[in-house]
Amino acid sequence: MKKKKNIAIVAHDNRKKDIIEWVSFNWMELVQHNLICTGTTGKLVEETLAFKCLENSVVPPTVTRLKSGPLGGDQQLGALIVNGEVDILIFFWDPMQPQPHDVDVKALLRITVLYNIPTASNRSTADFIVSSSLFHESYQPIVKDYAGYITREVDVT
Ligand SMILES: O=C(CO)COP(=O)(O)O
Repeated sequence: MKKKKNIAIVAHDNRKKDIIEWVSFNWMELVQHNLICTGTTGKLVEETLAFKCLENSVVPPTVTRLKSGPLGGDQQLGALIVNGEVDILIFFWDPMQPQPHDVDVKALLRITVLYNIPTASNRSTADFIVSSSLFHESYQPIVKDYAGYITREVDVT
């Protein structure tokens, strides 16, 4: 991943207040990168950054907004990760309430492990990521070699 990263930011409804506080606190770090969000989170992130940037006379970043999570946003994000278009995922998911698209959430989290994407599910991890010296440096995550899996013999008899 390059110095300027593609950072995905997502939050379930009960965690949106937390993500907005976190984005508001870390706006200066975040505006140096490309931001991708699921629909509703993206609207809030965009508004928060627009306000902070206006206050500080900084040009606000464009926030790419995908579909809302329950409408396929998590799956879109998963596909972007598979294509190598997301470097970091900040995903404040709700540990207290089941979601209509729980399977999509699980799939997204699985893909982040498969592709070794730094992922924060809570604020302290997000703080560690944003304050890491690697946050503004290039970095090559090591992805496990799945060649053996792709070339395996499948018994179809
Ligand atoms: O449900 C979500 C992630 O699973 C988030 O979707 P929204 O950002 O559209 O609320």
